[in-house]
Amino acid sequence: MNLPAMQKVLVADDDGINREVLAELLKPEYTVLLAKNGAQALERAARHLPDLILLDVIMPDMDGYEVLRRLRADPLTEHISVIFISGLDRPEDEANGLNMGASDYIAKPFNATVVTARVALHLQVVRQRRMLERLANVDGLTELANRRRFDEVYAAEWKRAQGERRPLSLALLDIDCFKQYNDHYGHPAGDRVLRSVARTVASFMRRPADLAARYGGEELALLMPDTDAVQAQYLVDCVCRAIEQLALAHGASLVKPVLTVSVGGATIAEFGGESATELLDAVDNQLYRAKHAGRNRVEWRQGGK
Ligand SMILES: Nc1nc2c(ncn2[C@@H]2O[C@H](COP(=O)(O)OP(=O)(O)OP(=O)(O)O)[C@@H](O)[C@H]2O)c(=O)[nH]1
Repeated sequence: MNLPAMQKVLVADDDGINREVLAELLKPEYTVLLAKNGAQALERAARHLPDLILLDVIMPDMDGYEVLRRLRADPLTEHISVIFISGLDRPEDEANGLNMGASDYIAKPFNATVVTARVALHLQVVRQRRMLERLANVDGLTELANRRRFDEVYAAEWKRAQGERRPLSLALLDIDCFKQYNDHYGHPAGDRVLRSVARTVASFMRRPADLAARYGGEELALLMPDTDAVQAQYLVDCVCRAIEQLALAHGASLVKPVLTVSVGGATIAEFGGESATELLDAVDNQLYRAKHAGRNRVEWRQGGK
């Protein structure tokens, strides 16, 4: 079993001694990253996506309040928890920090035990939030993104592709004769092959923006941003071949003695006429065609829209 990765804490303070003290305090339990000014804090936050930032309020050039404001304005870093560590110890300073969206406020000079306890508490909250996010977004059987997550990412990628005038490819993959598989081998065996198929699909979705999702029952969606029709069809052909090569026996298939899949796909290269829902419908039509042409094949809409 893999050990869970250590949580990451970024310490941003212009005072070298403070940075060192905090780093020594946290190093035994967490991966500690350091920043000596606001700009560095923002850059490290975006690059490493820490679980928590201990942020000094008073720093030259860019103070902690401004760093927090910029973190919250960037979708990449907006959810990172921040604890202010500040020499300003008036109640209104503390209230101001919390009102800006900090999780906590610790006045300097800080007490080491209190800092460690508060950091542990906030990181526990972060862990719980991640778990809830996972429950909300991940399909329990296949461990792929669930339908809710797919809908969300599809809408966002559609907007991005449209804005940047980049192609967007989408495919729906459906296991062939899965009803017969369940009838022949039993539902638990059906679950197992569905998981194997999902794992194989996911192993081909390698670019950071690619998404494999469970679209419904035994139907998986493959969302491939910034991927043209030629690249997407090549990738999907590889997926189908890899699934067939798993050589999962399917004695009741009307196609082959091993498990196969059918795929429908389409690429949108020019935006204007077609909506995201229409692209999905087009992909669904292609899947229907693949099934009706005998299954175990990929049908891709020809002539990009
Ligand atoms: N084991 C298992 N079966 C599922 C799951 N979700 C959907 N199914 C089954 O998938 C089958 C889909 O059947 P159909 O839609 O008739 O499709 P099919 O038998 O694959 O036929 P074609 O798609 O035409 O090749 C149904 O029997 C569902 O019960 C699941 O999570 N686990």
